[in-house]
Amino acid sequence: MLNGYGMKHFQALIDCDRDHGPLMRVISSCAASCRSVPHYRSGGSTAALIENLVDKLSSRLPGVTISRDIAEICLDEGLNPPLSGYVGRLFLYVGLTCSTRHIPGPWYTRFTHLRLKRAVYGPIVRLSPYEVGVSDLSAFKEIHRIGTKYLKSTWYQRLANFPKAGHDPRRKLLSGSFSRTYLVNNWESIVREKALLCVSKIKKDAMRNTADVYNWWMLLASDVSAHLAFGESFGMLETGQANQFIRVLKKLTMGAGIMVEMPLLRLLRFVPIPAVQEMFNANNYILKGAGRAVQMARSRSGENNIFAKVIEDCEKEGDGHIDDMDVRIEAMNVIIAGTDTTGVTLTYLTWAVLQRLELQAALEAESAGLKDNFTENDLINLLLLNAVIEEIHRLHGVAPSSLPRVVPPGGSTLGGKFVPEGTTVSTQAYTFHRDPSIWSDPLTFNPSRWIGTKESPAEASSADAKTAFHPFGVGARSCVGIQLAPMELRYAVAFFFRECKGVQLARSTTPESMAFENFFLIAPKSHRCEITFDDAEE
Ligand code: HEM
Repeated sequence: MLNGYGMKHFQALIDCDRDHGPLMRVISSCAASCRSVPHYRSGGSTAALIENLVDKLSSRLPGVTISRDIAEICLDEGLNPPLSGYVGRLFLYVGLTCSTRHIPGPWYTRFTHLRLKRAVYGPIVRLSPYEVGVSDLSAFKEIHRIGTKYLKSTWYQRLANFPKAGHDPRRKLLSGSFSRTYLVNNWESIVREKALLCVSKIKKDAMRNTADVYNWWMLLASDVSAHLAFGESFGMLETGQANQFIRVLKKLTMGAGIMVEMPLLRLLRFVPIPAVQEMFNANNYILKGAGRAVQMARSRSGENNIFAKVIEDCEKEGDGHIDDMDVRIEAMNVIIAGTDTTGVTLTYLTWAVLQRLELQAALEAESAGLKDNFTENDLINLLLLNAVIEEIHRLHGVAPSSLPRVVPPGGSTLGGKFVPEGTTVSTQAYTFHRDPSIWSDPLTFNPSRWIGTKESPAEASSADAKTAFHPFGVGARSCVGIQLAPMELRYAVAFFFRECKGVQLARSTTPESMAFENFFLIAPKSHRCEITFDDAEE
């Protein structure tokens, strides 16, 4: 039975000053009599049960307003101890006392973060007792603006080793190594060389039979990230296979993705099956392997990695401190954050374009117009190529899920609703990138919305579209790879449409195989995307 603090809240909720004991006895007996109806015991409709309970409670508690939400809360009360009594009490306590209970949302989000069904509750909606979803554009701006007080939630640390709040000096140091100028001067030739090698491998496979671009684009992205992080190539594009380090790192990331959403599955780490152990316990192996990044960064001889500059800047400016463990962790982060993101983006881009013959021909013609030794500076001037990349980020953005932030002390009013301090507020690119008040025909893949003329500016250049579009996150805590990723994408797309003219989707690549799964980052469900030059495949 509920008592104490939780009970007071419950009484306030139903606006009832009756004593705790008699009140709970009424609730328990009504709930028990409803549950005992044979129709319910045989799995009948819960809606009918709730209606029944509303009627019963209303007649036994005259003058007290009993809503369906209240009846649902009461339903479990009085169930037999020990288990349901304990769980019921816990749930009731959380549901009745949570600080977000005044915010609209499905009733069960007062108790749990499980997303059970979709519903429309407006732009500020309760997702769980401690989390609120935000799809209001001005609230989004407020949460993510430069200098924001809304810090990344601890969810990120559970997902990967993304740095904690208050890591600004380190982030500042990393930014130097990932700035466009530094990348163009030091890493462009490596990105170019790897993109060309990757496309030549795709072409070879597609000419022989089929090429799985998902596999090749992922290898390209991990090879680039690993080369930057370690200062030496892992040679995965050469062998066509991810090496042991990357395989384990991926399993580790998958394990983290599962555990962050379903913490109880942490128990799986004790299951004595090697594959499961690898998924949940590989931290040590990975951190040890990442020691190579430290060695290369500190050696100051041979090929540099990205951290050599970070360490140098750190010593030069005396600004922040980066130790060996930081380098290991950042090296892992660069590989984790830089692989699936770029690989999946290229996969969906290939898929989207190859379904549209006219667009494919236009991209082939644009890329063919480049001089042989084209550079990043030539690529940024290609209108169609860049429009296609932006449109893929909009419609098939690889990170469409919640970017959770924590409401600062004092709480704040977002979209007209007060949200208490400490609440997690989540904004999603998925919603903003499909908002019909910003994008015309938002579910259609239409690169031309990014291309304007003097007379008619591009749809994507409107103020709202500029605010809403954020494939790399937004503000001070956005993606570190925001300059590197576009460089990789542009080179890969340009080489692909120059070298693979007339290539087609293979029969195995279908809307079903490309439907996406979403574990923070999306990926095609089939984890494949095959293309071919073979007409017989048609
Ligand atoms: C198409 C490619 C990519 C997309 C769409 C993308 C998107 C994102 C997004 C949405 C975030 C989260 C931002 C937030 O929570 O506000 C993020 C964070 C991050 N990304 Fe990327 N990313 C891409 C490629 C890369 C690459 C190539 C790297 C390699 C350096 C990288 C490194 C990172 C890191 C280190 C973070 C964490 C930043 C922090 O917490 O301060 N990303 N990325």
